[in-house]
Amino acid sequence: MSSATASATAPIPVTVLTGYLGAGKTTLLNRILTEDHGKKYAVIVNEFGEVGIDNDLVVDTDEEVFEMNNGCICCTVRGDLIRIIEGLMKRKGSFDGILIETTGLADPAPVAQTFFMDDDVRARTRLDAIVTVVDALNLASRLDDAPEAEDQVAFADVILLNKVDLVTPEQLARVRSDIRAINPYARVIETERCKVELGEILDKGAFDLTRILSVDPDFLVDDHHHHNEDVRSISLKAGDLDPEKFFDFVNRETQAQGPNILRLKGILAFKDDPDRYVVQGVHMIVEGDHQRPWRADEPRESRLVFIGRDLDWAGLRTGFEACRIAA
Ligand SMILES: Nc1nc2c(ncn2[C@@H]2O[C@H](COP(=O)(O)OP(=O)(O)OP(=O)(O)O)[C@@H](O)[C@H]2O)c(=O)[nH]1
Repeated sequence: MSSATASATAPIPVTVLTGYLGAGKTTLLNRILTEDHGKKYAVIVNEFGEVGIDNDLVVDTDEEVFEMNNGCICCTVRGDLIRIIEGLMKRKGSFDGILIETTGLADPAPVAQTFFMDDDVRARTRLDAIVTVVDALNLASRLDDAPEAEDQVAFADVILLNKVDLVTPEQLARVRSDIRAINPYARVIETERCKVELGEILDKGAFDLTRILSVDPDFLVDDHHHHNEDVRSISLKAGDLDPEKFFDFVNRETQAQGPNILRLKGILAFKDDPDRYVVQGVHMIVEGDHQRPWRADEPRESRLVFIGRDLDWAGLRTGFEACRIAA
């Protein structure tokens, strides 16, 4: 077989990026998309919540980004995932790999299963690695209350132990031992803002079916997972907002409800501000920054999503509405 034929028939490597809400998956994806590695990736992003925001947080890129917002990648949209991959396979040669960013609430096992269960997909792709991003500050609490967080660690081939800047050396040692207790095999790399040599995580051939079968003997049988139904989201929309009122609102809510706010993210139009403003939070830690000017062809629309447990949903809605600029 000539090498040209070999490359035309070689299976395309697929990397699954997973990790709990707010751990740093998009930060890692943006790093992969902006670094000068000379490769071209097709990107599939799945998110939780009706208002699509993640796609807007992925850097502008030449790569093609497919968004899947109609449900969770690990259950309802698996058919969509297969269709997207089959579509990509028809254009083989135009990219070097596929990156899939799952929602923070996804169980990575059914996503990985897709690459073994569907004959067409199995023949043309190769699951290269499941890369799990872990939030060093919050993992311990999530292991107590979120089974998905544990699954994500258990199935990982590579773990980015991220946000090391937010913890003490003692906390870091504790998280490392929590991870080791669940998954002694994965390579663990400590990072701040997911800064990692991409060669450490991409095209490693790290996925090991034998190990996965030891974690989940039914891996190749069917999917029988459930979601944590307590976690819900609210998607809020408005036109221009008053920035002062908005920051008061977010500070107030994160102080009052922070432990239950697993994630907040939004793209906002502030009165008299030509730039889009991005706000992001995980529990009590909130960050915000201008992103880029609003384009003439896009409506100035504010979108904000809260994901959490037992939140005062009505209070969030009224608080947000009160930040609107009267028309
Ligand atoms: N202090 C600190 N903040 C970080 C680090 N990595 C990411 N962040 C911040 O954490 C927040 C969440 O990061 P994302 O990359 O959006 O997380 P994600 O896993 O994609 O979030 P979801 O898609 O909502 O599950 C953002 O505000 C990031 O700027 C880090 O190493 N240290």
